[in-house]
Amino acid sequence: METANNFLRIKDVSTAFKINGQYYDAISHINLEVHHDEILAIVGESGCGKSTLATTIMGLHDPSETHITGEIDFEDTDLLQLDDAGYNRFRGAKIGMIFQDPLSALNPLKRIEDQISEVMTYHTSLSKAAKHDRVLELLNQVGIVNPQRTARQYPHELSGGMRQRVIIAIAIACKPDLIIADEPTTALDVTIQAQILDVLRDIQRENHAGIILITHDLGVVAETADQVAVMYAGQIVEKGSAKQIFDTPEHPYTRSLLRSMPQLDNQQDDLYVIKGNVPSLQKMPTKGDRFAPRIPWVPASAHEADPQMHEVVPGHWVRCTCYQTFQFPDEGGVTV
Ligand SMILES: Nc1ncnc2c1ncn2[C@@H]1O[C@H](COP(=O)(O)OP(=O)(O)OP(=O)(O)O)[C@@H](O)[C@H]1O
Repeated sequence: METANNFLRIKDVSTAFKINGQYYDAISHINLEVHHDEILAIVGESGCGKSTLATTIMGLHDPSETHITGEIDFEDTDLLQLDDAGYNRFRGAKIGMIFQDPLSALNPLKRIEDQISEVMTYHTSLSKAAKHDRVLELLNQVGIVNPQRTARQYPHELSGGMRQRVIIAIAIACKPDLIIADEPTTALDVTIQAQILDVLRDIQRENHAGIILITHDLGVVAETADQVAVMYAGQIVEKGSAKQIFDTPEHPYTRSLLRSMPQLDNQQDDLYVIKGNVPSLQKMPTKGDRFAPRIPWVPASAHEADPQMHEVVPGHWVRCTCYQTFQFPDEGGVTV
């Protein structure tokens, strides 16, 4: 639904990679909106296309190896029409990106201050002194205890959690409207993870940014997201508010993901395991529900031939009508 503050609209976007001379879709017909003051989580197993979606929005694909269709409207510009120079005006300024591995995203040979200043030198006309002040302000904002000291240090002198805070400082240096965070806490231990998620939340509130948070971890989603899109095999299979997705999940894939999530009151060996794998791009089913092979007890007649998104209640969308009858085997779902 279109509202006044949806500043990012992804319309019917597909990205195909060239493999052995042929193009295969890694993401297919994605429709999503992101609003100011909102964290949209994109969740799904490894290989579902989450990172491809992020790098498509960021314009990070080589056009000779990739075929992208659709529209990505960001504040009145279709990002997919931009050339490299055009994209460079957005990346780092209006769109910030936080990657999973902070060490490879930082230059080992440069002090932290220089790395944070660099993005401001490129996108702003701030004086050296103003940039220095802003670096300290940013380090403070991301929860670095001694900004003066950290500003002078090199990446290898910092812990993983501090490096990730520095990456976030770089991403927000120019107060971007949109932040894309791809598995920002995966490499960190649980306590630090929670701190980094708090930092992201604070930033979203202070800067009124919209955040796309990509993760395979439903625990992270539950703690942070306002809206959730569940991806499977390159498609969105369910989207809605975090409350809708956690309280009334509908698509068999979402329900399987939630069942496989460790709970405090759940013994580890009770955990549900989703059998099978996400299909590779070359083996992607072209007809029927892509998740069907992993729920073989559901009769083929329960699936739509060409599964569409259905709005079950306002704002809550589910792909394929199979959700209407789906049950796990221990709930009475019958093997066929
Ligand atoms: N440059 C590429 N060329 C060919 N195939 C690719 C390329 N990048 C990704 N893929 C394939 O596209 C599919 C989606 O990958 P993607 O990395 O977007 O998934 P993901 O959900 O982000 O998984 P992960 O969490 O492991 O990164 C996978 O099958 C992957 O092998």
